[in-house]
Amino acid sequence: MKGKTPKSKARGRGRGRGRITGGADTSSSSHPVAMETSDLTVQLEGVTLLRPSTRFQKLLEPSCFPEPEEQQSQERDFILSQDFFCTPDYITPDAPQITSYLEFDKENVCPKSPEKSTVARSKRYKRDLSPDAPQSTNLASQYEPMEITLDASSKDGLDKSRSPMDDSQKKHSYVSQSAVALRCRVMPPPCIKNPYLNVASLHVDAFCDRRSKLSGFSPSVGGDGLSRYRTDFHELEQIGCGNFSRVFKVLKRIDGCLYAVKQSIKQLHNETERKRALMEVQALAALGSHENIVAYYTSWFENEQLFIQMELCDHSLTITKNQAPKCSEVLEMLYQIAKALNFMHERGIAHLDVKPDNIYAKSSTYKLGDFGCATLMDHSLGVEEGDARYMPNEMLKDQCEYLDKVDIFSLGMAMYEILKGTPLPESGPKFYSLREGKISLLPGYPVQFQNLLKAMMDPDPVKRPSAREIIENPIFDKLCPVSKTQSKSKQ
Ligand SMILES: Nc1ncnc2c1ncn2[C@@H]1O[C@H](COP(=O)(O)OP(=O)(O)OP(=O)(O)O)[C@@H](O)[C@H]1O
Ligand SMILES: [Mg+2]
Repeated sequence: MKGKTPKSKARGRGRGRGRITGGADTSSSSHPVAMETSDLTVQLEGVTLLRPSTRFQKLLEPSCFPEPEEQQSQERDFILSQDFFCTPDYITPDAPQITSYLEFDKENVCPKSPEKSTVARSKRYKRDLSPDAPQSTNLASQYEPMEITLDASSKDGLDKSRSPMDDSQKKHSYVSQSAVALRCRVMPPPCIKNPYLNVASLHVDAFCDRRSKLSGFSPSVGGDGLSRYRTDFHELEQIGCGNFSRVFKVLKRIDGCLYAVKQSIKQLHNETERKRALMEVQALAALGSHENIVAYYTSWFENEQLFIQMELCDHSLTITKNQAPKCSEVLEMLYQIAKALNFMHERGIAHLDVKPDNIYAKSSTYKLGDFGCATLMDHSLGVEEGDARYMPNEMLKDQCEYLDKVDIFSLGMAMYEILKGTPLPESGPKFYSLREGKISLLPGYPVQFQNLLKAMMDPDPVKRPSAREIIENPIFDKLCPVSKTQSKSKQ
């Protein structure tokens, strides 16, 4: 067992034991793979990024990478600078723009809330593209603040802070433009209502951060300066907590949509820890979009923690009650997660932490998440195994040749656990017998299905089916004909 304990995983995420090679993608873009080096240089303006590519990206864009000799010299110059991730100007419009659309109170330098009518006007401008048409440079006019239920006192507070000044006051305003810009940066903007979404169920006091700012509390300023998290998102509630991260349901102020933001619990003090943590987002970004993989949007470092903005799902499949689900449901889970694994394995990436906690349900779709242990199947990035309860023997013995088959074993174990409705053993004779292929019968479930699970949990990795073989198993023709037809048309 080599001291590996179930749950408290031996994996690093900051204390990686795997050999980490290649560069880190330091982009906060949601599609860093598609970004050329030259584009990065332009976007980053003055920020030195000596090696913008990753090993995961190499899978997709081999031409972007230097040849081995050149690579060697570049690896010495590898920079993963905190400065790169902390870009305090990311929301700061040019000073002239700010002054053009804000009005200031002598006491409180706060942006004036945009008027509803202005929004309508700006929409009309969009349609009128003639050269004579008036061009709006008014940033505020593009956004409509979310209509929210404010109590009387808070409304007063806001109105007061935004009371218009008369002309003479404006003329004699002593607030410098730089002070204005600074205040605007630390003041989170209001949440914008997204007209394409039905937000009736979203009872959010979108101005609460602004009010607390006015009353002297400054939630958008963290220990290390401005908080991108607080500025861009309105935190609604904590929805999950793992060994390494906390996950929050958030409302993104600018688009009015809900997301999940995962924050590392531990501060990542050194570059090795940050590089290790980044591998999760690099894998997600390199994989791109798949309906059964949780969608990744962007990531950044803040206060030495990694923040990852992702698609929000309903819940994970964590075993919480002694209740076995229907066979058809489990088949659906197995089929959909096998599709995610097939997609990853075909791109040379193994997950290595497949378990119910890391499978999320969103309506009737199941999505694989938590790519903190993901690695390249050719072993070039090192191996950090996930939760030992779901690991096959060869992984626990550090004799793992086929990393894709580790995922197959873990998926088999996860499905077995869900079917049983009771948590898997963490140690003891049962723990070992499961790894020797001694799996107890599951009464009431089709023999064909039980045989498939048994094959997935075979002690010999070579005998385990591949993800593709699983999704092609005829059992899914019989039990989930609709799902199978839908996914075939998308493949
Ligand atoms: N996109 C999401 N939508 C909804 N819930 C999520 C999402 N991402 C994570 N969660 C919840 O947060 C929990 C912890 O997230 P995650 O597994 O990514 O953290 P972790 O620290 O890497 O966990 P682990 O202990 O498995 O290493 C998940 O089990 C799940 O319940
Ligand atoms: Mg997890």
